[in-house]
Amino acid sequence: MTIYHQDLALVDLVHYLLYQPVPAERKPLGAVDITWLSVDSNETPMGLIAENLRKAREIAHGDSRVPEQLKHYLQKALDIAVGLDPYLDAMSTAKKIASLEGCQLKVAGVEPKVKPHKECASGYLKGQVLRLFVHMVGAKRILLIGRLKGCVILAMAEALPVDGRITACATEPYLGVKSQEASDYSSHVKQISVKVGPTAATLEELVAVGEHFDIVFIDAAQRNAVNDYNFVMDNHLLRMDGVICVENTLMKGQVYLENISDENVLAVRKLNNVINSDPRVEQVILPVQGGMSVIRRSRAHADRVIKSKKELVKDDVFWGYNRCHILDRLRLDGKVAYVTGGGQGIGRAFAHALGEAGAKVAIVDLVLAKAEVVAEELSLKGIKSIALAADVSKPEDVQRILDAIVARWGTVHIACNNAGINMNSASEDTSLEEWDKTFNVNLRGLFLCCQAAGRIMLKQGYGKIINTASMASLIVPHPQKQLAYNASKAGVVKLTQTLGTEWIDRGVRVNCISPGIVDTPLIHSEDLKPLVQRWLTDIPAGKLAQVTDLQAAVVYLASEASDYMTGHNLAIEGGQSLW
Ligand SMILES: NC(=O)c1ccc[n+]([C@@H]2O[C@H](COP(=O)([O-])OP(=O)(O)OC[C@H]3O[C@@H](n4cnc5c(N)ncnc54)[C@H](O)[C@@H]3O)[C@@H](O)[C@H]2O)c1
Ligand SMILES: OC[C@@H](O)C(O)[C@H](O)CO
Repeated sequence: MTIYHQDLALVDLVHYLLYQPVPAERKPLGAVDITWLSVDSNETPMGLIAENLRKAREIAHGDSRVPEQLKHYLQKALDIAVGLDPYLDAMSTAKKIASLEGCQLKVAGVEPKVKPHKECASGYLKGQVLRLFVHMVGAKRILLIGRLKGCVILAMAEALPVDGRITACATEPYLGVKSQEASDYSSHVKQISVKVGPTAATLEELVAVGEHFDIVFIDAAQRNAVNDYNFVMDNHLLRMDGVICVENTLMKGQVYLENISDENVLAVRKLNNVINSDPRVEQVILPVQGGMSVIRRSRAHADRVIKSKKELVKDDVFWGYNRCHILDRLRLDGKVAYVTGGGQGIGRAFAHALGEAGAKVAIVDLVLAKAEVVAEELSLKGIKSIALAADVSKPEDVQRILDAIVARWGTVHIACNNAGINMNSASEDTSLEEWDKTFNVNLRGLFLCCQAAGRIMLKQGYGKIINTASMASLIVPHPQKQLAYNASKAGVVKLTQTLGTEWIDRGVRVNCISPGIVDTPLIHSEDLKPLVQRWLTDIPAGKLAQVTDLQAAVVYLASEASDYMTGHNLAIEGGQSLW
C-alpha cells in the first residue's frame, strides 16, 4: 500500500493540541487522529453511575411512597459517585505542572485566538498518569495510535528526555501553513512527529525502518484497535519491557454489561479479551476516566522455552544472570558507597551516578561545605546521603569517616577513592613540599582509604574499590609539567593492580579509572587554562572530557556486572593516550 506521509503544519498541530477546535481559518479537512477525545464525566463509568443515581433520586423525591431511608442511601451513593472524578483531578499533581498550565503560559507573546477548550481540564488526570508511565518506563520513544487529547500528548512530551520523541499516526492531513511560530507555543511540540496516512501503512513503515517504542498508546475507540494491537506485538514495535496503554477500554461502563449490541462496545470487549488471553503479555484495566489498560510484555514464558529449546532452561545468557537483565545488573540498590573528593568535579559526578544507580552515598571532602552541598543535591533526588569532612592523607580522618559510615549504614560496599591534587611545576623546580603534598593526597591518602575500606570489605567477603588514577599514569601529558602528579598516578595504578590481585579471591575487586583531561576546576588554574586549545589537538575525540563521560564507568565497576574485573586501569580519554 502506498503511503503519503506529510508533515503537518506545526502551528496547526499546536492549535489542535492546545486550543481545539482549530480556528475557523485553519479548519482541518475532516477528522484527524490528533484531536480531543471528548471524555466528559458523563462518559466515564462513574459519571454514568452518577447520572443514573441522579435520575433515581428525582423519581424517589417525587414519590411519597419511597422510604426516607432509601432516599438517604441514594443521596449518599450519589455524593460518592459525583465526588470521585473531581477529587481525582484535584489530587493529581498534573495541575501544578508547568507544561499543562503552560498550555497557556507558553504562548506568551502570541494572543490565543481561541480559549483553551474546557476538555483540557479533564486531560489533567490522564496526562499525569501517562507522564508517570513515561518516567517509570524511562521512555524515549512513544507511539500514538488513535486519538488523544492535545494537552495529554504535551504532558507526555514534557516527561521525555530531550532526545525523546513521540510519533503520532494520523489518518488524514489537514490544511495549514508551515510556520516557525510553533516554537512559541511549546518547545516540546518539536518532539512530536506526525505521520499522516492510513494507520496500517504507517505501522508497516515504522517496522520497515526498524522502529522500536517504549510506550505504545492505542485508542480502543477506533475500530482497528485489535489489528493495531496485534500488529504492534507481532512485529516487535514494542521493546522488551515496554508498555502498551489502551484508552477507553471500559467504554462508558458498557463493556462488561450483558445483552449489549452496540458494535463499538463489542469491538472493545473483543479487544480486551484478545489482550487478556494473549500469553505474551500481562494487563490490568485501570478505571481512570473511560478506562485505561496497562499492558506489558511478559518475560519469556518457561513453558514456551521448554517446548522450543530444552537447553535454554538453565541458560544464564537467555534468562539473565541471577534472572536479571543486563541493565538491572548495573543497579546498586541497597549498596553503601563513599566518594572522596566528592564535593566537586569528578567526585560529585561519581556520587550522583552511584546514587542514581541505587546506592546510599557518603560524600567525603576536605571542605565540609562542598560535601554538604552535594549531599543536599542527592537528597533532593531522593538518594540517601551524608556529608563528611576528611583529609584523606590523615589516617585518623580516614578511620573516622569509615566509622561514621558504618555507624550510619552498617557497612561499606563501594569505595570511590577519588580525591587528588595537581600542583604543576617543572621537575627541576619541584619542591620536596610539593612532592610530599601530592603523594600524601594522591597515593598515601588513597592507600589509607583502600586499607580502611578493604578491611571492612574483606571481613564481609565483598567489596568494590574504584580508585581515580589518571591518563597521566599511561602517558606524560604535555606541555604542562607535573612530575609529582604523574608519578603519584602511576603509583595509583600499581597499587590498584597489587590490591586487585591480592584481594580478589576474598571477594574484593579493586580497579581504577584513568580519565583524560576533564573539564573540572582542577584544570581551571591560571597556568593550565591557556593550554586547552593545545590539548585539543592531542585528543582524537576533539574535545575535553565532561564529568558525565565518566559516570557509567564508575557504576559498572561498582556493580556485580564487573565482578570478573580486577586490577584494571580503565582509560577514558577520548583516545588521547593512543596518539
Ligand atoms: N580534571 C582532570 O583533568 C583529571 C584528569 C584525570 C584525573 N583526574 C583526577 O580525578 C580526581 C578528581 O579530580 P577533579 O578534576 O574532580 O578535581 P577537583 O579539584 O575539581 O576536585 C577535587 C576535590 O577533592 C577535594 N580534595 C582535595 N584534597 C583533598 C584531601 N586531602 N582530602 C579530601 N578531599 C580532598 C577537593 O576539595 C575537591 O572537592 C583527582 O584524583 C584527579 O587527579 C582529574
Ligand atoms: O589526565 C590528565 C589529568 O590528570 C591532568 O589533570 C592533566 O594533565 C592536567 O594537568
